[in-house]
Amino acid sequence: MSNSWWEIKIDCTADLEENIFWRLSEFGCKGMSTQQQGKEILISAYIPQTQVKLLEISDLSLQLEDDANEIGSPLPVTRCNLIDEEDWSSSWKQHWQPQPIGDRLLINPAWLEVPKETDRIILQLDPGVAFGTGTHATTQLCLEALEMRLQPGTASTIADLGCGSGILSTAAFLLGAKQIYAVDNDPLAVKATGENRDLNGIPAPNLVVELGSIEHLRAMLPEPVDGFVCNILADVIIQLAPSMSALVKPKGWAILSGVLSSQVADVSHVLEQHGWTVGTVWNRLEWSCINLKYK
Ligand SMILES: C[S@@+](CC[C@H](N)C(=O)[O-])C[C@H]1O[C@@H](n2cnc3c(N)ncnc32)[C@H](O)[C@@H]1O
Repeated sequence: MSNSWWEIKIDCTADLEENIFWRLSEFGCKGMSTQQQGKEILISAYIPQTQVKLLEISDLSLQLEDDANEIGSPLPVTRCNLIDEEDWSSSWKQHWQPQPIGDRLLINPAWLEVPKETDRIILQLDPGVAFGTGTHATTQLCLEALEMRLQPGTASTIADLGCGSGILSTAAFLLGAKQIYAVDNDPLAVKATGENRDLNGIPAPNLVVELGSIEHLRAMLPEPVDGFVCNILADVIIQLAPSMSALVKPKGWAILSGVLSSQVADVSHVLEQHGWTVGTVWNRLEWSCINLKYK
């Protein structure tokens, strides 16, 4: 079968979500998503067949069990099967509907008709295999925080670290930002962001997206930006924290998510040591979004 993907499905308790997301992204998975199933959650993730062997997925599953054992959580159950790329695209697309977020945005799957009866700003999205459909709590929190920051007429400059599908960068432009710089260390995310920029008619010079992480992002900026958004996991945010202040102007702002509510104190502490002040913390499910100002 050409273009086959391993579909990895993990039934687990919500307290394991962050660790499992981290393990899966380290493993090289794309298109990770979470569905609530009663008290438990189902995490789905995809990785090209050519990239890993079944034995490696078994090792991953044992690793996830060890992690759960360590914190006394019920053991996650991992299943996997091979699917064709087209089957995957068509199956999940059926379940994804237009979604209003905050007061001003409507995320519309690119393959559906554009809704006419709405006064919301329509963001057309085809995430491909990149993270960021707008269904995850962390993406929603970042979108709502961007809406708060980008009042009409502010014409801000923005950086997006870990842009995934480009949903936050695209939203930032549609909400009034004039210039966005985005990076991701996954080439598929860079491709998806460029495609979603074009899909929404955003001129390429206004949303520049490149492969890389924070150092590359800093090198891309002609001058520090007004604010940046970063929806990656807490461990990565802590690791990148020392370099974050160089991205923004004095009194610049940051929106950080991908952080579990239980990790807010640790993440905030590290950022405060690097000159940031925590303004507000917004919570949804077990996730948080930290809004910060630089001195
Ligand atoms: C949780 S997704 C967020 C996607 C999108 N911004 C959103 O909010 O829905 C995190 C993204 O960060 C990227 N990423 C993870 N670590 C990174 C790093 N150190 N530098 C750049 N990108 C990174 C991943 O490839 C992934 O696309």
